[in-house]
Amino acid sequence: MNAITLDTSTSRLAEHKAQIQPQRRVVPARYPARTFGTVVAAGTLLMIAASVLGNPKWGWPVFAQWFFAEPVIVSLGQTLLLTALGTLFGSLLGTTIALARVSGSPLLAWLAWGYVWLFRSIPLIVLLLLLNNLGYLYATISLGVPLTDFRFGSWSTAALISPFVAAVIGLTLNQAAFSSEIIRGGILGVDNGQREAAAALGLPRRRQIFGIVLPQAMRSILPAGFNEIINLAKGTSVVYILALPELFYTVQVIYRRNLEVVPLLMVATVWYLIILTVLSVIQRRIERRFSRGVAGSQGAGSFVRSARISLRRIDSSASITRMPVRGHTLVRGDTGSFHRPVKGGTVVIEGAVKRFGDLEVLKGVSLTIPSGSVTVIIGQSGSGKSTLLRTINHLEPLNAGLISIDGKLIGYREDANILHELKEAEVLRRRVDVGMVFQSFNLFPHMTVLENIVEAPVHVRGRPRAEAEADARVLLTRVGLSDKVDAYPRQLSGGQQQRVAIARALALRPKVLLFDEPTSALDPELVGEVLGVIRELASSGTTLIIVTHEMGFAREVADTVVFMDQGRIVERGTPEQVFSRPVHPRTAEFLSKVL
Ligand SMILES: Nc1ncnc2c1ncn2[C@@H]1O[C@H](COP(=O)(O)OP(=O)(O)OP(=O)(O)O)[C@@H](O)[C@H]1O
Repeated sequence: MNAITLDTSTSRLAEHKAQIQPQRRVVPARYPARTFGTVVAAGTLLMIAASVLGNPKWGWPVFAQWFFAEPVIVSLGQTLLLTALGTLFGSLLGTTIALARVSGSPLLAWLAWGYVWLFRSIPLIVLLLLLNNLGYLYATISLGVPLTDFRFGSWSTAALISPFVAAVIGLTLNQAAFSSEIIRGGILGVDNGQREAAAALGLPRRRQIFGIVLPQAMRSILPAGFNEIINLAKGTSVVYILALPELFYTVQVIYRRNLEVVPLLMVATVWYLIILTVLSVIQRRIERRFSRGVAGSQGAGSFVRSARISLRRIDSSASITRMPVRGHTLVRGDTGSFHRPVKGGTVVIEGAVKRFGDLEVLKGVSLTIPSGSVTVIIGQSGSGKSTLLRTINHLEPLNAGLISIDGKLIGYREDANILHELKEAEVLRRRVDVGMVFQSFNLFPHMTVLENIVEAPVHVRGRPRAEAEADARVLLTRVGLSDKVDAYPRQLSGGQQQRVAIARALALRPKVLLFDEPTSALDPELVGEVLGVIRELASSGTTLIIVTHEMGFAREVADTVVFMDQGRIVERGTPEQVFSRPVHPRTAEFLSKVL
């Protein structure tokens, strides 16, 4: 009993000691130079404010009298209207010119280049004066068929091109020349893999440009583009030479009458400051909108929230089972869709020849790949494996030979032994039978995982979004990523991104699925999870063609192993034959190096 009493009193003593011990204090680090700088800056600001407000020559009462005066407000409206119209028409024309420049048509690219060269060279003031004097050059403007007398109509130039119209046209032409280069820079900045992935999914050209490329390009277009708009807002003052009552012109008229130069210049300055502040706020908002999927953006925050919600939904679902697959977990819902059978396609390659300039990369490759089989292509770097894969879905057109899927050509229509090259839209439509998974994933970074997967079913197959989303969730479950529905690609590991890319390719239910070194961009510990998914797919009925350097995986999963060397297939057979009893000396030499 005594011992217990002693123990209790000892612990009380320790508690008491802890209570009377002084609390630790944190002293923030001191930065004397920073403090000094802040004091100097504050002092300078105070001095400027005192001098501006205290010096009667600034004429603040006159400023206050004119700031909201009717002529000033009306001319401000004119400035805003010119800025808005110049921005709108200039951006539309600039986008058209930028797209023409990258269109691949030499004539369009040349015309676009000429436009930019001309209108960037002509000073705006000269352009405005020329447009204002167009009536001197052409008394009337007619619209008709060239080299004939047929006319739709004829109008007096002076009546048609008022100073306001001349100002809008001049500002538009000038703005388009500069903004087209900014837009072109943004488009060129988007990784080529994005265009390839969109094309491989069969997305229509319009959707490729406006859904995939331009939204990504906007991130680099916006800061420079807003600089141009701000320059335009200030640059509208140059239209004073057309005697247009915009803000600066009106202020000049007033101070010439009342001689209060400084206060009226301040009226214009403060209004310009307000316009630019509003534009800056708009810029921030638009930039935030286009920063979806970028690390640290608002999109990221909303991802974390929604990912948590998705996780909770999954954890509370009793119908989900987890299946271990070498190094990761595949999650299967009770839809039973894990092995949903798909009708595979038979791929026939006949004498495929592909050249890049003088380099012949494929030298008459012939190969038949049966429906539902798994073919693994191996070979040395540069032997033409990826090129062969890319010719199957016509990402690379052949120079000679043919490739068909279930007897159907992707890039051509055969008519009495004549091959007619198909238009791009038709090629894109036919390409949906062939899914492709790229080495560097090529997920669309501005879209969530779910949006990436439903993109092609909605825009290529025309399926209702809700239906496509329901299927996408099943596919994500199938690749073990049902908790990443609302994540952006940047928020996933490489292995997870590649699994999403596989789900995206599967969403079109392709007959043939091409894998171009699907694991070579992954850390070794992430390779297993992607191979696990492909292994599961091997029994799904889809024809799989895989280019890989993973020899162990090739041996395990392939029905047929194809060995390529210098643009030719030199050996093919079962994994057992090729890996254990290679016939060709090049195969034996290659395997002795890699195994
Ligand atoms: N667009 C292209 N323009 C010019 N040459 C190209 C192009 N694409 C590929 N090549 C060339 O074709 C050859 C075969 O390239 P390919 O990518 O098909 O080889 P690979 O066997 O897949 O190599 P790796 O295993 O290193 O990916 C290489 O010499 C490559 O430089």
